[in-house]
Amino acid sequence: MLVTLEGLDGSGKTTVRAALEERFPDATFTREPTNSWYGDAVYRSIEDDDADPLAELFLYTADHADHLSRVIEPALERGDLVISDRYSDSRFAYQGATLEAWSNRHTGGKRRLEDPLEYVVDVHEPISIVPDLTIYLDVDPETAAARAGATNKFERAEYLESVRANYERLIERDSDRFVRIDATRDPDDVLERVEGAVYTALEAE
Ligand SMILES: Nc1ncnc2c1ncn2[C@@H]1O[C@H](COP(=O)(O)OP(=O)(O)OP(=O)(O)O)[C@@H](O)[C@H]1O
Ligand SMILES: Cc1cn([C@H]2C[C@H](O)[C@@H](COP(=O)(O)O)O2)c(=O)[nH]c1=O
Repeated sequence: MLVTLEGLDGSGKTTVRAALEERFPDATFTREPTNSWYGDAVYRSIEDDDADPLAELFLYTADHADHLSRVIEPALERGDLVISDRYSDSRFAYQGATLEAWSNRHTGGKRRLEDPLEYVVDVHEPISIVPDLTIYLDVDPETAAARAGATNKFERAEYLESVRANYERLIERDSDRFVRIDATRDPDDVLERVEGAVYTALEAE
């Protein structure tokens, strides 16, 4: 079973993941961006304020393709519970937002991408694996940016506002897959709810 943790920067994914590692010691824990050289390239792009948004999408997607073949698929074939800190929905929400601004800048009378989020979803559709459960740690953009420390171009409340709107679109279209958890609550309370969602999904399997 593939479980993904999603949410804005600073929503608490790393905190939750650390606790889940203790609760599910036999599971395969992983993350995107990965620790491969593809992931290194992604981190270079994150640090580059002038990175081309389309090039950035495909860097993240290359990292995802490698992640699928090197980690996710073998672990699922072994029958592992796989828990990934960020996955495709991060691309749909974040690059959907970046490409929205990019599409507006390149008007010349016509937007380059009519619906950037759908474009990113379509890129993934033939190549990716849809998670069985996605836990969405829901936090407002101001809290997210403050918690994350606003250390890179993505960790600004204004940008995170449009990322959050994209997550809402994704939840609306795929409500059976997502479990929304209020991540402004006490960390122990958040963790209890996350564990509950994972156990419920495992029981239903
Ligand atoms: N429920 C919570 N309430 C208050 N603070 C929290 C909560 N969860 C996490 N934090 C704190 O917020 C900060 C960011 O948490 P964390 O690193 O887990 O988030 P993240 O989603 O992994 O962030 P990023 O996406 O930027 O890596 C940390 O200082 C953490 O201790
Ligand atoms: C996977 C993925 C990530 N991002 C963004 C979100 C964060 O700002 C950074 C790094 O992630 P971290 O969890 O904070 O280390 O990258 C993105 O824009 N698109 C993606 O697909």
